[in-house]
Amino acid sequence: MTESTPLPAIEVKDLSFAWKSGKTVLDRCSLSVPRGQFWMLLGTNGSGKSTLLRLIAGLLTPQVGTIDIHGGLGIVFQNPDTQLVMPTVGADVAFGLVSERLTPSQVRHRVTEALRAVNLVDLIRRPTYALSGGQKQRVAIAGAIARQIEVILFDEPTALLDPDAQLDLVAQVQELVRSRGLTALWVTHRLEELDYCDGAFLIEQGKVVDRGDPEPMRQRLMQEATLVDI
Ligand SMILES: Nc1ncnc2c1ncn2[C@@H]1O[C@H](COP(=O)(O)OP(=O)(O)OP(=O)(O)O)[C@@H](O)[C@H]1O
Repeated sequence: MTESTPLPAIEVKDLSFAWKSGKTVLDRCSLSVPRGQFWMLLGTNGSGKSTLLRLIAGLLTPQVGTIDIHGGLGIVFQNPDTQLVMPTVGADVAFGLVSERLTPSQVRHRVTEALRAVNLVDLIRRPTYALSGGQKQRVAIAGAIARQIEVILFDEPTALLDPDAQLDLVAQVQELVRSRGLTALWVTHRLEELDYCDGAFLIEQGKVVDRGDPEPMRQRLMQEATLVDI
């Protein structure tokens, strides 16, 4: 970290978490994602990446440690079918705005602007069942943008996408982070996605064991036989 590193948007300090069964998943785990940057979280199967994301999102409560988030927070999950709730694209993006006291024209403006940001404005009336997996993920991202969320967590959002849609989605998120000053933390197994991020964390046995520039991390992981399954 240099002196010019922006303040953190996500700051996790000494987080420990065990399931009721007693299985410890995180053991004094710490990480910090600078504002306006795109960071990825890597680790072998079962290393605790999804659990960490759910703790950051407030869906689970840690036994020990602190989590500070600067700004509103949204999460995009692996399976887009579990998070689109309305029959059409426009209605789904608008659904997240119901708790805000907006006029119909403000809602229309927010929805259109958010869909434009993910290049889906032409599909505003399309039934959500008639979207590809990548388009569904972009609708979920548009929902967060419409709510003017600043921090987005992504839990393996490309796991169910084909390779073209996978790279389109990660490139889109890179562009949104740059153009809108969002902060993103993205869990992945796919090393080729590291090309698009500003930095990466490697989690092993419940701790962040490496962090920094993505390219050296990718080189190292590709050489380490034990981490081939990442
Ligand atoms: N609801 C749950 N109850 C009990 N144990 C769980 C639960 N969810 C996950 N676990 C366990 O917690 C550990 C960490 O799981 P987690 O899903 O966070 O790992 P991950 O790094 O995201 O794995 P993957 O890459 O396979 O998605 C695993 O051993 C898993 O079996």
